[in-house]
Amino acid sequence: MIAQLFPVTACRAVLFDLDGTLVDSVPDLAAAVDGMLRQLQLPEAGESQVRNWVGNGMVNLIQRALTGDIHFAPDHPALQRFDEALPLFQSSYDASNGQFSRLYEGVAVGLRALQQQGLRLAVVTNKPERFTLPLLEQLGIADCFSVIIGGDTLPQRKPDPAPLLEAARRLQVEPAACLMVGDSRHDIEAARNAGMKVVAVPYGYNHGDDISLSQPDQLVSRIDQLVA
Ligand SMILES: O=C(O)COP(=O)(O)O
Ligand SMILES: [Mg+2]
Repeated sequence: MIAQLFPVTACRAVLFDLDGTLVDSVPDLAAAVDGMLRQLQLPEAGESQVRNWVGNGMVNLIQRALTGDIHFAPDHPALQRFDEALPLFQSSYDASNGQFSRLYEGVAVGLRALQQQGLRLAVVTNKPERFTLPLLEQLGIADCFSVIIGGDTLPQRKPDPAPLLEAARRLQVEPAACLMVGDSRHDIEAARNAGMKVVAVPYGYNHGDDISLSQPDQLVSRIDQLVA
């Protein structure tokens, strides 16, 4: 698969999005969002809402939960409770992170096979660092990655290309030899802006939209298909 996208020797690193690509983490995120909303005495959101709100980082997720809207107005009065909500979300997510999250089928095998091919692997997620490493460790894949970039590692987040370029810099691989793999249009936009090829998975959380509309270079239905 990688050989179809690159001349055989040109791909040297693979950058992975986390939520919706490697891990089905929405059950834990929904538990955290609903825990926060309950403590604020607001109605719960539930898993299907939260599924559409994930992918732009923690601050956006909390703002969407407070307003009940993926496209909330920046002056929405519900946002006045953000400072109160943030620590409630964080402690709620500390408790739920990894509880129900599962690797998608083919992820563990696929990551090991890519490593065996000599590729360097990174995670580039919009999830804050504080929640990322414990989740990777609990799922038994932390050691697959030489570099982990979280949503708060840099001032910029995906779809800005900066986190992808920083991963490439830390891996010491030029961006043109990196492949990005993600589930959302923000992953595709970030990869394009970083000058990287991009593969998408159709099973994740693209804000409820079909990811093929964003025209990735390739779609794979399982991570182990990258090595087929
Ligand atoms: O928005 C988040 O918190 C995480 O999303 P990502 O791993 O898909 O970048
Ligand atoms: Mg994602």
